[in-house]
Amino acid sequence: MLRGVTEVLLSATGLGMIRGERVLFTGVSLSVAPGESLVLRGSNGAGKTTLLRILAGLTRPEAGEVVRTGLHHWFAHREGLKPHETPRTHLGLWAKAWGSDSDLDSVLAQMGLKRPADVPARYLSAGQRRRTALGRLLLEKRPIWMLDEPYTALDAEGRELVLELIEDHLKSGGGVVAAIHGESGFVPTNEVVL
Ligand SMILES: Nc1ncnc2c1ncn2[C@@H]1O[C@H](COP(=O)(O)OP(=O)(O)OP(=O)(O)O)[C@@H](O)[C@H]1O
Repeated sequence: MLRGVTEVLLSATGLGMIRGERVLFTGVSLSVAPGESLVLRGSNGAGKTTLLRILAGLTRPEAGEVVRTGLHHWFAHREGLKPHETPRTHLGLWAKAWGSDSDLDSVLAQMGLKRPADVPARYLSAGQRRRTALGRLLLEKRPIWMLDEPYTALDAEGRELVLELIEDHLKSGGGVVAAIHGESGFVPTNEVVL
């Protein structure tokens, strides 16, 4: 279905990428409209992270173009927490950078981080670090979420939490692009298999 530009949050046409001696993908076109989700599939090394980085504007494709019509949240493999940062100082820093008026204590509670709120990242568990990074999604409403393996290291409750965040975001007219191995927990609007 053809959509008007204003109805699309993110679109890409004819994306191609080379890494080393290998053509990772060619001719990748996609679009994400409000309320839509796109799941990227493919084996290890297929190029999912690379495609996400291109969609986020972090890596330049060898071919094709990407159009984003709004701001996006980027959630990657590496959480971006410095060893001395605590969940509270990390989220506080981003809240300040974005001019967010979100209540930090509520965000920490929602992410299940009340107890370790003041523990430096070097002592946090892998799941607690992921929860901290995911808390950034709640600090500012941004139409596009780009998530690289959002469930990694999370327990069942954490997975449920992320799923709820994704579903709420989609219901409120946001769009999601996620690289996910295994069960996504939701029925994506579209899938791209690399
Ligand atoms: N900066 C880079 N320079 C050279 N090769 C790279 C670079 N980044 C990624 N690659 C290579 O590109 C390929 C795709 O990597 P990518 O991380 O996109 O795969 P992926 O599908 O996300 O894999 P996984 O499921 O393991 O996370 C890999 O072979 C990787 O080694």
